[in-house]
Amino acid sequence: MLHKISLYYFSPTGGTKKAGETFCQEMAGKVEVIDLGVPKQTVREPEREVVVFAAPVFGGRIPKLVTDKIRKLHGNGKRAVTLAVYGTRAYEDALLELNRAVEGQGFQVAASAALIARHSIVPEVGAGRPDEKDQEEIRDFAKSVLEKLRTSFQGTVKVPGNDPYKEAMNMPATPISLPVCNQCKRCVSICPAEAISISDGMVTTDTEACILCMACTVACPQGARILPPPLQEQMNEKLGALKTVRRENEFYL
Ligand SMILES: Cc1cc2nc3c(=O)[nH]c(=O)nc-3n(C[C@H](O)[C@H](O)[C@H](O)COP(=O)(O)O)c2cc1C
Repeated sequence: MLHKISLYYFSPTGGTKKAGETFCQEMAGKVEVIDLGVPKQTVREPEREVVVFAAPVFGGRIPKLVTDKIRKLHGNGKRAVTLAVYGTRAYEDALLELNRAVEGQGFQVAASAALIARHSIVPEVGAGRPDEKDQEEIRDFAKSVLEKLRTSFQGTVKVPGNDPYKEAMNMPATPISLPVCNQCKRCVSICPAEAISISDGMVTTDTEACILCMACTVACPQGARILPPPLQEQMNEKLGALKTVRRENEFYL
């Protein structure tokens, strides 16, 4: 086990965080945790020699917010592990994009994984994941990574994905607020894209800025933030067939 490890993560609805923490707790006694979803932050450089990057998959890619923040870091040859967390459909070019972003900053990627969590738009897909079995697999992966870090490996790990990447998702929609909203401003403060504002008793969501990450829908204490019902219906239909599918985690060492 390492003494301490750094974990950079973005996890609007908690699945990526859970997977990332499970991995890091098996790797090290202490974890330095940096939440890339905190608005208006200056992303600090990693304290430790081994750095874990965990990001959710949006439309087969990594959210731009994550790659933009990674581009502010300096790897200086530090070793990295990347985790792309997705909702059973597919991770497509996301892991390759994450690895390229991390390598581009001078980190050496020792290992990667594509892990399953609950789908944040249709939560019945991958419900309950990462579950006990997933966590066991993630812990076994961490043990193998520790073993690899003991050797002086060269080069970086190979992961699937296409170049050029799939075009970035473009859904011109945002969650909406129901009348039960009591304007507590929780959504305003947690929105990683700073897309939500309240004035004159009205909650406004900036369509250009919103990345549809669903953080506000999970954080709202009143359950007042939801996707517009026609869009939710459309997503339920598109992903409905995946409700009975158990996709497996994939590990690259
Ligand atoms: C806007 C958006 C796009 C998504 N695109 C995909 C996708 O392309 N493939 C997939 O399997 N899951 C997709 N998901 C599901 C997330 O990758 C999955 O729920 C992930 O665990 C979310 O991370 P979090 O729980 O840390 O927020 C998408 C979710 C959102 C909100």
